[in-house]
Amino acid sequence: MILEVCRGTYAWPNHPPVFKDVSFRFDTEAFDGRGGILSILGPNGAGKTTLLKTMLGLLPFTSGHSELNGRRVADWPAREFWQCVGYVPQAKAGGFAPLTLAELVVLGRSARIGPFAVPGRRDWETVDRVMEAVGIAHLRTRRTNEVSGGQLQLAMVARALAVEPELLVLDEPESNLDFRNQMLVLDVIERLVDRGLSVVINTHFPAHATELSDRVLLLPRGEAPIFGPTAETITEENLTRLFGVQVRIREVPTPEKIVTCVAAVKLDDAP
Ligand SMILES: Nc1ncnc2c1ncn2[C@@H]1O[C@H](COP(=O)(O)OP(=O)(O)OP(=O)(O)O)[C@@H](O)[C@H]1O
Repeated sequence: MILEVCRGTYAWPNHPPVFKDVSFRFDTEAFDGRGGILSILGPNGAGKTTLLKTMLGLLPFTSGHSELNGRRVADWPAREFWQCVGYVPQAKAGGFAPLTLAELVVLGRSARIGPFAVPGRRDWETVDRVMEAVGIAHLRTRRTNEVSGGQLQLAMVARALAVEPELLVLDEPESNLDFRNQMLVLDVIERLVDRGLSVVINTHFPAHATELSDRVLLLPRGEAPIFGPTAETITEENLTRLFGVQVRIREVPTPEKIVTCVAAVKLDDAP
C-alpha cells in the first residue's frame, strides 16, 4: 500500500490555509508483508482531521493532491476506493439512527455488497468476527443509543474493519476509551497490521504514536510539517516545539516490556 500526499494545501473559504504544502509518501511495501502504521500528531486545530478528509477525497484540496497505490484519489471510482479504505471519523455524540450495534457494523459491508443489497451469511460472519476482535460481541443486539461513547467508538472501528480494507484510517480512535479499551483497540490494530493492514491514525497520545508507528507526521500550526521514521521524528525537541510544552521521553523497563513514556513537564513559555 502506498499513500502519498503531494503538496496538499487546504483553506476554508475566506480563511487562510489550515495547512500548506503537506507532502509525504507512506509506503508499506518495504515492510515484508506486514502493513504499517503512520501516526499524525499535532496540536488542536492544526488541521489533522481536515488532512484526513482531504487525503481521502471527502474534501477537495485547495491545491495539491493525494494518491493511493499510485492513482490519484480523485480518479478512483468511489465504490472501488471504499472497498480498499475503512474510515473511522472522530466520535461525536448523537447523529446515529437507533440501530443495533450489529446492524451498524454490517453497514460497513455496503462497500462490498452494494448499498441496497441484503447482507448474506458471509457478511454476518464478518460482522461477528470483527465485533469479537474489538471485544463487543456481547453488545450485538444493543442499540446505538443504549451504549456508552467508548462502546460506540469500538463499534465504529468494527464497522470500518467489516469493509476488510487494505488501509484503515482512524481519527482519534482512543479519545473516548478507558485504559483497557485503548489497549484493546491498539492491540487489534497491531495484530491486523501484522497480517498486512496499513493504518493511518490521528492521535493526541504521543506515547501511542511512539509505541505503534512506523512513520510519523508532525503537523504544527502554521509551520512546515515533519515526516519520518518514528524514532527520528518523535523527539523531545520536536514535541516541545509542536505542542509548546517541555516534553520528556523516557523508556521505562517493566516486567512485561520496555514502555516509552512521554510526559509534558511544564509549559514551554512558563517562567
Ligand atoms: N467548517 C469549517 N469552517 C471553517 N473553519 C473550520 C471548519 N471546520 C474546521 N475549521 C477550522 O479548521 C482548523 C482545523 O480543524 P481540524 O478539525 O482539522 O483540526 P484538528 O487538528 O483535527 O483539531 P483537533 O485536534 O482539535 O481535533 C481549525 O482551526 C478549525 O477551527
